[in-house]
Amino acid sequence: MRILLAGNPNSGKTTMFNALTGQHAKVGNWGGVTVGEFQAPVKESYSSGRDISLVDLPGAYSMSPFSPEESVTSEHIRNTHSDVIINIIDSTSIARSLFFTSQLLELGVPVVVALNKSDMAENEQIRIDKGLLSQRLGCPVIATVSTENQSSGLAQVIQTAVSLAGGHQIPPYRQGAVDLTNKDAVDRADHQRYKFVNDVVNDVELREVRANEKTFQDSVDEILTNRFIGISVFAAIMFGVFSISQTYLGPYIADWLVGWIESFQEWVSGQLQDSPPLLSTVIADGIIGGVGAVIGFLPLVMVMYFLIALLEESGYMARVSAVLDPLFKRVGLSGKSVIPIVISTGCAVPGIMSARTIRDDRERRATAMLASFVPCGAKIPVIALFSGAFFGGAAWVSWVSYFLGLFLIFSGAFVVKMVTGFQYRQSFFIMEFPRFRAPSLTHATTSMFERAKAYIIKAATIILLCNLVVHVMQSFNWQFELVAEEMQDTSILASIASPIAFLFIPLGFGTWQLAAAAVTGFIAKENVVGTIAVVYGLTAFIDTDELAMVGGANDVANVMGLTSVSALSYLFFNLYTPPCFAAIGAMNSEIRHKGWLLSAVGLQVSTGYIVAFTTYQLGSLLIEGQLGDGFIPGLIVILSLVAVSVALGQRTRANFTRQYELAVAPAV
Ligand SMILES: Nc1nc2c(ncn2[C@@H]2O[C@H](COP(=O)(O)OP(=O)(O)OP(=O)(O)O)[C@@H](O)[C@H]2O)c(=O)[nH]1
Ligand SMILES: [Mg+2]
Repeated sequence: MRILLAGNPNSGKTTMFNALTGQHAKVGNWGGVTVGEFQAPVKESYSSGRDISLVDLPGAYSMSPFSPEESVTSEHIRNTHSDVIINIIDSTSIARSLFFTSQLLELGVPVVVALNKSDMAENEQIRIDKGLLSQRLGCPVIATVSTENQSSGLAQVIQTAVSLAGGHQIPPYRQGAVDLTNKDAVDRADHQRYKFVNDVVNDVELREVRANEKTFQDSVDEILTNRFIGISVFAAIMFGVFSISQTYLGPYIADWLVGWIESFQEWVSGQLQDSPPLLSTVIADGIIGGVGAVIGFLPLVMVMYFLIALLEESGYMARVSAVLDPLFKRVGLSGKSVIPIVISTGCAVPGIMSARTIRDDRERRATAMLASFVPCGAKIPVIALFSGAFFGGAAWVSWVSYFLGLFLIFSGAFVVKMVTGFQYRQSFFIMEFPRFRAPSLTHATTSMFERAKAYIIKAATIILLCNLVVHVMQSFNWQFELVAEEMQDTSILASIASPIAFLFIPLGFGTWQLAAAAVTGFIAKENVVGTIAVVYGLTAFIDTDELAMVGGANDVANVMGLTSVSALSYLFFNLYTPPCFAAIGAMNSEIRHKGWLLSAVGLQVSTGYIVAFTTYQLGSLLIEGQLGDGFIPGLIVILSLVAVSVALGQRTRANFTRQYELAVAPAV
């Protein structure tokens, strides 16, 4: 049997889906969290042995889709057979929800209404006459609370749904045929439906607090969406997230984890004493060293995941979208781009996916290609390594990386706007403010462990494989003979990476080791740290005593042979070039256009190159009084990039002019 969960955005569909199936699909306190359909079997404890599959859909306000994720819902409901629909309604706002409900009831599929968030309705002294509502809608109505620690009503919903399958319900409201191409007719039909909904709401709902009374939340919102205060609060919150995860709590926990990893590595080396040296170095250095270096940073990443989960649950995301909207509009984006950017702070893949709720193609594509400029969890190890090795673990490195990322999103959006030429188009920004709520610590903890699991799995698969390949390529030459320690430059890795390193001379890091690490970093960013650990034979990076680098920061810095200026340039290059294969895959699905995708990758590579070049050359000039190596060739590369985008922009403008002339021609 197939049961569908459908309802308005943010009504709690995914929360109920997770509770009924035991899945961990993404939940957040704003509309538009779910952007695709998910299916899973209902847990044994709820299904009592029956084979029930449950489908979670993106939220929708109506069967006529407004945004891409809403069309996923209406198309699914229209085109896929389901036995029963569970219509989830937010009990605190039934007036808005019943429009969609009345449409669902017309489909001929049995519906059971779940009055979800009934705990919140109770707190807000909203009373709903369930019996009367059920009578007026002609379908069962059950009060539910889906949040896990206090779930109630869920078993009854499933039982009722099962008992309805194959049955027949009479819709309380029938629209009749409407000519969808006639806007007035559609408006009239919608108006009629609203009238029906309002009548029902007036009969069944009793509110102690009228909707037009100003509440405490409204006053908080007024402050948070004030231009200046709002932006400062956002900056302060992100600063807090970074400081706590990367300067205070994170490294504190990482400290003992790294101790464990080091002891483990020593123990394994001891066990392998009598085995062939190649095998023992591959296992101890290539596998445990490289993977351990990445895992060592896990606590920093976990603390950040936890804090982001709290933010996602609180209801703050919609407010920060509203406050940044006017700013983003200036560069051709809108407040809708904010959520993808904040989510990308955890991981760019879900961040880019959440851009799907942006209706305008150009804006959605621009958001998908730019969101990954903010440093994600996988970039944290790279930031922490460089800030520790070259800048005494200074906190400014991480927040400068973040705010520079935001700045690059702005300038990137500006370039996209210039190249695509939609200068005068503005999109509307509509986003409902969900109620603020105290985020659930259990939820944040589960979410943190889920993401940590994914991080560990990645380290144990992709990262491990890359480290292994790097280790082997570094140990052998093209004749497949082992290369001696001082002959490293003849290895397979060195010969492949050296020509690439040549391109990096104007950026201040033209060695094959760093080039190899940057290239493996395109596959997954954690590889930068893993590969550096392997090629330089370094192990765990965070010291057990001082939270600085193992064997002293200077050692790591010396081994890499970078000045602090070129180290910063290398860090920025890794942060602002394409983040990983997975993110490019996600970009591909949201951009849905070959030319745009190619330009997106081109823009990312160019941005990383330009930022690194500027950092290195300007830094050298300021600190050493002279420009760095390769200034002229680097400048030529950059000027060519600028010339290409200006030319593209001009071509677009010429096209527009031509189109405009064609448009006015008949009148002449
Ligand atoms: N108090 C309370 N909160 C709930 C309940 N159900 C869900 N929530 C919260 O409501 C918010 C939205 O939940 P989701 O499950 O993501 O909502 P959704 O309907 O899937 O939203 P979209 O995917 O955006 O359409 C989250 O913060 C949940 O924790 C409930 O019964 N009571
Ligand atoms: Mg959802």
